[in-house]
Amino acid sequence: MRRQWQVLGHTLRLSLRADRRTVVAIALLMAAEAGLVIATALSQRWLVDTAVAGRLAGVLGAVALGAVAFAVSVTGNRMRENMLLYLMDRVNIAISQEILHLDASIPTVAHLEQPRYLDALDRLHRGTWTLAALCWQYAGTFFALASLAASVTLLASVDPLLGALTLFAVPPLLMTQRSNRILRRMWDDCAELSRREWLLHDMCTTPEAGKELAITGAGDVIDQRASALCQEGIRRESVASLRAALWEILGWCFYGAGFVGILWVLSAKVTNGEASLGAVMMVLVLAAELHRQLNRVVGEVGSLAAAGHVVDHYCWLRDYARDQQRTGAAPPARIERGIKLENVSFRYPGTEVDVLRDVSLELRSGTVVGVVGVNGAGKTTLVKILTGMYEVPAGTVTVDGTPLAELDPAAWRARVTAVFQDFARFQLLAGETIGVGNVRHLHDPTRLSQAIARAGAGPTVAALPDGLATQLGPAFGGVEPSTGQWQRLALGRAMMRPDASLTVVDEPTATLDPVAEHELFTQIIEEGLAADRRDGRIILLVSHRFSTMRLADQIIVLDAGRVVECGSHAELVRRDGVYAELYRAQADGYTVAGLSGPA
Ligand SMILES: Nc1ncnc2c1ncn2[C@@H]1O[C@H](COP(=O)(O)OP(=O)(O)OP(=O)(O)O)[C@@H](O)[C@H]1O
Repeated sequence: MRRQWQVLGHTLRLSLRADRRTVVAIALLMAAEAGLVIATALSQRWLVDTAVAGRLAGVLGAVALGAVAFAVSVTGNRMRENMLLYLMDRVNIAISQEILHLDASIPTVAHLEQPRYLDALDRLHRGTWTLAALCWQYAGTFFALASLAASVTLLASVDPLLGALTLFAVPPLLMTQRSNRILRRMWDDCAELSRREWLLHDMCTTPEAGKELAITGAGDVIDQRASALCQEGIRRESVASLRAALWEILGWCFYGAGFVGILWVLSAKVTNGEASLGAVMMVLVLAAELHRQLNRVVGEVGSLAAAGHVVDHYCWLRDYARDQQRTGAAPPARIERGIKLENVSFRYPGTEVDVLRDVSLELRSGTVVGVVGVNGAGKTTLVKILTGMYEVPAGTVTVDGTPLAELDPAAWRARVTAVFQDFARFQLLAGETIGVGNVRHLHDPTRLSQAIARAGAGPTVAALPDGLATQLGPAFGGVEPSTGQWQRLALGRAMMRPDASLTVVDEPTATLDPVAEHELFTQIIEEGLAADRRDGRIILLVSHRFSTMRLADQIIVLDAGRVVECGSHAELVRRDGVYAELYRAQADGYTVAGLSGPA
């Protein structure tokens, strides 16, 4: 509950920051609306009693009060809703930004593979409006309860038994809360289902998958899977909705009994001549309005409980992000000795198998290190660990003797640059697609042209209709580069940090022929290497092509998550082990294909 108050305070501050005057206006309108029922009931009692007594001034006063109540009811509601929409829109944006910021502040990427995290994020993204409305739900609940309490007091003023009969309004409140709990549990249970369904739908709508699905005709299979998930979601929702509705109906049956009781007591008082005509009028108005007031209270309390659920997810994400925060020592500006892995074992979150086992190796400063191995050997996983995307549960990774876990994660990532085989296709202007590799120099033309030159992306940029100012991505009316051109742009992005301590090039060149790849890697290494060696920089190349590996000072051979060999190309060929075997197999392949081979 304390956390709910904290979040309430936070959303109120956001609302006040967004527009203080609108906040005050909405609060005043809410208060006025809450008094409507009472004003209407009192004006009718006053009108009838003064009319029966023949007091003109009283009649006029009652008519004026009724007119004001009517005017507020006609205009107030619409004005309040419009102002609320405007305000919540702004608060909603602020909360969405906060959530994105929290998400981005988590240093590793392990959370993106945890269903608990993804479900919470999904529920939060859908619930930002609820958070934006939180303080108004509290205000609405307060005013609805105040209005209800005033009605009960007025009824009790006519006869205490009438006030007591309003206790029958309590069961619907409790039972509606129960039904809301049933619905919320169902939404939580269905969160993963709907996430999986959306993923499948997304799969069918991306251009990459679209091509394959069109050829294979597998769209129907995926569609059936998505439909099955959808059906299951609908089934669970129907069952839960039915149970929830039954509880609510039971609650309102109690209310009905109370209402009948009020009419019974009233008719007895009229028969005995104990109630004035005005009092009868007032009780009838209040008794009829009680239903609406109660509905309002039930609705507000229900929304508040639902909001509490979103608040729980919000607090969970906030705490999780905070727990993951690590500050630490600044990484060395220049790596003197190197990066060392000692007995590192690693498995992905939620899996049972180690994909790196007892790995020990050293990336010496000022060297080019190659990593080879068959598919699934663990090359990319090694890269992810070195770039700080995952922490290792067993073994240590040290940078010049300081554990990577003790370095400030953001500062370490700022010293690293990487291009991956599954590079991102940022649909921005071409210059921005490259420039985001180093946001501090996003629009720096010198940096951009150097990065483009290092990545060999000059011809790609030149082929774009507006060069660096070309919008990429047909979804935004822009140009769709070929896969190879996207790769060049991604490489350019990685080259925006020429002074990085660690440069990782993880097979980004699948669409290049071996000669082009060799030229590119030679260019990356030789153009930058003089400075790289002097400044202790490390270049890590992951490739299946041995022509590329020959450029490395040291080659690490991974097999099923273990380092099986390590040495220079010449040493490994002489050793005649796994590397030599893979090398010969590729050389034979080239010979068979009539190419010059990796040597
Ligand atoms: N996010 C992940 N969650 C669970 N398992 C993963 C994940 N990423 C990779 N793996 C598993 O880890 C193992 C090593 O994968 P990795 O991508 O490191 O291999 P690789 O040597 O880079 O392969 P390739 O040459 O095909 O790119 C594989 O068995 C793979 O299935």
